[in-house]
Amino acid sequence: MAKIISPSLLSADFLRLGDECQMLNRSAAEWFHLDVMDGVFVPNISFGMPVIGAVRKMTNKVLDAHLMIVEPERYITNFAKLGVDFLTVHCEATVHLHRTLQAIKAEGMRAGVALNPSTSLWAIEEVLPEADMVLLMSVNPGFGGQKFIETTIDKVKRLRRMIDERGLQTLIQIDGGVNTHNAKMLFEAGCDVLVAGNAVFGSDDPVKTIEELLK
Ligand SMILES: O=C(CO)[C@@H](O)[C@H](O)COP(=O)(O)O
Ligand SMILES: [Fe+2]
Repeated sequence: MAKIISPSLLSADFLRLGDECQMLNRSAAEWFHLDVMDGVFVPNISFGMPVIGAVRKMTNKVLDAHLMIVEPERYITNFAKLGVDFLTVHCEATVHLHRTLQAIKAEGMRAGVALNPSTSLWAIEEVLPEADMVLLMSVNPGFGGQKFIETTIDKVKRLRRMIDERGLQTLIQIDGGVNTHNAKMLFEAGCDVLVAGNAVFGSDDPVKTIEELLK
């Protein structure tokens, strides 16, 4: 199992985005998490292609884009051209999920599928072999800095079993309310990738916080 931290740039200081990227480049974080919101799928609007293109110029690390937009299949080619590595779509936002995951991989990216806290794991059972990663939301999507929903821990354990029983290599990512208090327990429950926004960028020493999340 992998053990990766993907800091969410949603909580970064956008006026100092270049410095924030350089700080992450120096850190133990292997991925950059990029939250794209359209104001329709979620009640918030974040950033899109120009910002992701700028971040791509600042790092060689893995760009992990989390699309909180309706009909994400419309923009798969755009994100591929920007150099995104993992493209994650919500199963609630695309009607033909199987086709969408295949289209992401056809563009040379790794395909992720995200589930809202209220969505059952059975929603993705049939497409599990097509997914390189499953993102479990541990808050309702749309905002950083929310409280971790505790029932997600059991969901992680059940997803771990589903993946292992099928002999798959699918990564499990958890997103929302992750901090230095719950990180260890989340890795132990079976997560491969922890997204952390507020815990990293809201701390006095983000580089040290990333190391603590990994401990
Ligand atoms: O996708 C989202 C929110 O919708 C996340 O990636 C948040 O940005 C994580 O922030 P924290 O909960 O860690 O502050
Ligand atoms: Fe996210």
